[in-house]
Amino acid sequence: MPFSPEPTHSHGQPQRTAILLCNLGTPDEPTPQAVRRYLAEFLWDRRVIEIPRFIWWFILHGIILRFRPAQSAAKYASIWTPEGSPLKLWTEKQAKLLQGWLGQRNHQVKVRWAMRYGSTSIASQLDALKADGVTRVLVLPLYPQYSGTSTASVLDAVYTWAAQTRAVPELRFVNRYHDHPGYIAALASSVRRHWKDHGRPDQLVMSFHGVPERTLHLGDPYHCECLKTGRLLAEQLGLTKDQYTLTFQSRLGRAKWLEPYTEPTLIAMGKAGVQRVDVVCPGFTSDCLETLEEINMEARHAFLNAGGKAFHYIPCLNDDPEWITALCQVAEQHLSGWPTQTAPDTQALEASRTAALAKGAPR
Ligand SMILES: C=CC1=C(C)c2cc3[nH]c(cc4nc(cc5[nH]c(cc1n2)c(C)c5CCC(=O)O)C(CCC(=O)O)=C4C)c(C)c3C=C
Ligand SMILES: [Fe+2]
Ligand SMILES: [Fe+2]
Repeated sequence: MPFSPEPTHSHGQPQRTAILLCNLGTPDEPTPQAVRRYLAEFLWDRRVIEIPRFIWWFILHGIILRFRPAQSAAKYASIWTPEGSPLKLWTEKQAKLLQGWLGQRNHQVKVRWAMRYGSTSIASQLDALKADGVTRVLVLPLYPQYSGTSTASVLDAVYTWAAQTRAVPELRFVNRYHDHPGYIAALASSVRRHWKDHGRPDQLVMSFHGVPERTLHLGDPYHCECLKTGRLLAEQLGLTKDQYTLTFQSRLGRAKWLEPYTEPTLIAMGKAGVQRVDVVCPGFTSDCLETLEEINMEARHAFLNAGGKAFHYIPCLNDDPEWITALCQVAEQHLSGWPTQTAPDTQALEASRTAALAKGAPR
């Protein structure tokens, strides 16, 4: 007879799979206090700011967190909705829609969402999934292009949670889908829809979030993946090279970031007599501060002030059905081939662990 100290542990159960959609995060409220809390966590991430910690601590706490929260809070207030931050609302909606679509396709998969910074945290969602008996998790960052600053930071949060967890579920990660045909087709349809109603621009500007240029030289594939997304989108739309421009936005600090920069490019276009630009932000799957405020307000103003006549912002994919279909395909491709052997009974294991801890067992 094999030794079995706790018979319930040896009974297997079917695997229970979950998808965790991960996005960047956003403040809880558009107030300086809430933005300060959010930025303090975000900008302390070594994946985001690579400056040595002791120097960065003084810059962050001595300068940035004194002034930026109030400025950023005012910007957040300008895009806030009665239900909260757009980024959170779209992410939540995407999770709900993906759950529905996977359900229709007969997948017994739970879909949850989490934020890398702020709430709801990745660790708390993974804890909740485990408590629900989930044994396998597909982590799907809502960033189509891989960047060390964004995607890898989500992976860090998952690994950090796993490093503190005894019975770790099976984990799979989606690192990128920048060239997924469904994602490109959804982007192209959104642009075509806009053009059907409003006609075509002189220039289509594809604006991606920037990162420091040194990350490109250090082997981060982000720049190449943005360029590939841009090229594929242009091909789908039948654009020639002189009909579109790919730019990078949201530079922070004085270091060189990926170029060309969005706003200076738009100003140069306005000055050069370009009458109408349409701006699309393919790297953002949800509308957020960076698209609604920085592009649709600040960049619009800059272009029109420089002599441009018309500025059209094409919204992010948000809850677009074609995008949700693409997300569903990306998820299915990564879920396929996951062996179906029985899983441990996580709920029994969890109950056993809780009981042992209550009896004073060391962690
Ligand atoms: C799409 C991918 C993103 C990458 C890559 C990225 C890199 C990156 N970002 C900062 C600094 C800031 N980003 C901010 C907002 C923000 N960034 C992304 C996405 C990426 N960032 C999103 C979706 C958002 C919007 C969040 C929202 O709540 O709507 C901000 C905060 C806003 C502000 O105070 O201006 C900062 C700061 C760096 C430094 C970086 C790479 C090094
Ligand atoms: Fe950012
Ligand atoms: Fe910004």
